[in-house]
Amino acid sequence: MNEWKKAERARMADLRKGIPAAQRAAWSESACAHAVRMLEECGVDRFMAYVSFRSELDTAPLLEWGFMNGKTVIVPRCIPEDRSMELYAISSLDMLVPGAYGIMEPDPALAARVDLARTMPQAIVVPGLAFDVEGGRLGYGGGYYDRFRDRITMAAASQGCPVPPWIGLGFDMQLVESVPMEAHDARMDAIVTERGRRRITPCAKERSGCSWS
Ligand SMILES: Nc1nc2c(c(=O)[nH]1)N(C=O)[C@@H](CNc1ccc(C(=O)N[C@@H](CCC(=O)O)C(=O)O)cc1)CN2
Ligand SMILES: Nc1ncnc2c1ncn2[C@@H]1O[C@H](COP(=O)(O)OP(=O)(O)OP(=O)(O)O)[C@@H](O)[C@H]1O
Repeated sequence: MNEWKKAERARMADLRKGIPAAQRAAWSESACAHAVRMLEECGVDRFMAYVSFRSELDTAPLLEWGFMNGKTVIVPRCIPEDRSMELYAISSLDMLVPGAYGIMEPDPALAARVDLARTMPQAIVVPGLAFDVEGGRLGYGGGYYDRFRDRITMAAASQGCPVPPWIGLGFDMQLVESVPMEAHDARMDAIVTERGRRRITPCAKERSGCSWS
């Protein structure tokens, strides 16, 4: 499994790297527009999203929509020591500074720390190297989002609120037939690409009580 994951990570990273810059920008705009529509339909006023690095889909249009529309935009900061993520609310991309792995992250001096016990995001937009139609996801192998999934599940349970839907956001070419999943791997409730919403699990609908189709 680990060898397969390693090879698949390298293959998918290469594929993504091959997307020309203009194409990447256009696809990123379209995918973010689909994500925005989804968040709007769900009446979301606070959401968590990733800040793109390397050749990832550029989430800036999604974050900017949040800033412009008075949403609470929550982004993570990686703590490599224990592979956890701290959350901060930002109101501008200027509040980001380079962090672990070269990923832009909130500057703790500028951004407000988010405590899940008080501010539960209503949706979580997740990065990935590959996704499959069952909501399977292949990440970079740090287990950051898998650990975060455990944390948010516990925080939600202790508040008696539903776990927010997990939305994988990536390019259509990142969709693969199947990502073998291990017990700890977090599954997506929806996958959004430049071609639209690719998959929504029925349970996400029930949990969030919103009208995704
Ligand atoms: N934008 C964004 N943020 C994210 C993620 C992501 O995929 N995208 N991650 C989602 O998971 C986590 C970061 N995970 C990462 C894990 C490893 C490496 C990395 O550079 N790995 C080396 C190989 C390390 C090794 O095997 O020794 C490499 O790829 O060269 C980068 C990010 C959390 N934040
Ligand atoms: N909930 C968890 N608690 C502790 N360790 C975990 C957890 N989830 C995953 N791990 C560990 O993290 C490592 C990476 O897991 P995996 O290969 O699934 O990462 P990934 O999903 O690709 O990474 P990421 O979430 O950062 O994108 C594995 O060694 C795994 O055992």
